[in-house]
Amino acid sequence: MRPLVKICGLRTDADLQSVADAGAHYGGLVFFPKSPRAVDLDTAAALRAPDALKLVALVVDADDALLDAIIARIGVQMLQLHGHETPERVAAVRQRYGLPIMKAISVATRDDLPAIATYEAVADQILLDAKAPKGAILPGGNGVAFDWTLLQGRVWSKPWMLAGGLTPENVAEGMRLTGAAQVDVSSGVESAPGVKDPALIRAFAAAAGL
Ligand SMILES: O=C(O)c1ccccc1NCC(=O)[C@H](O)[C@H](O)COP(=O)(O)O
Repeated sequence: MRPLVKICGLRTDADLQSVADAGAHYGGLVFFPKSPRAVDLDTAAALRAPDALKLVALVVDADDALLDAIIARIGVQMLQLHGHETPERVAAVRQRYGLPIMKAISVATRDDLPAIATYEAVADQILLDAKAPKGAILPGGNGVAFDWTLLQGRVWSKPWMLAGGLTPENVAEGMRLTGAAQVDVSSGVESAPGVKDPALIRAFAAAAGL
């Protein structure tokens, strides 16, 4: 089956077009002001996504006011919750907006894996990302990978996406080792923090099997 690719941290119409041209399925918009990839509501609302691209709004412990504004102003097809949202909060957000929810789970060691089943019970998708390095400002988008062998042999009850430190060079190996059918990347397709590189996006999508 054709893999699904998500390119996260898009800020311009040109970014969106490059991602769609590369055949990626999802484009992520980061609503986290401290990120070099952050978009504000006005910028995001003015973006024009190609029809084929599904927009994912990425938020970190967002309150209802921010989520209400995103839903009201931007045509997003999925919400990515990338903070410390509890299972109850995930369920409440899903119920309130009626959109698919992807819950990010940070992984460093085997001890982080039980959270997967907990969130599979309430979310539509799981995104497995590397735990942020100590002192990092961002909870994701740090270009750090985790030990992919931790996921080997796992039986999944929901669709899931592999993320964290993926690049055009290592994405095929990550998919092979984990069996991931969906992959997500941000810094691995940038020429500078927050600046997406169309050639790297194409290379990543091709290496992922698109
Ligand atoms: O990308 C960010 O700046 C970001 C900020 C705050 C929370 C999450 C963020 N990114 C989450 C993503 O979905 C990234 O694509 C994922 O963490 C992988 O990033 P990278 O390791 O840079 O490929």
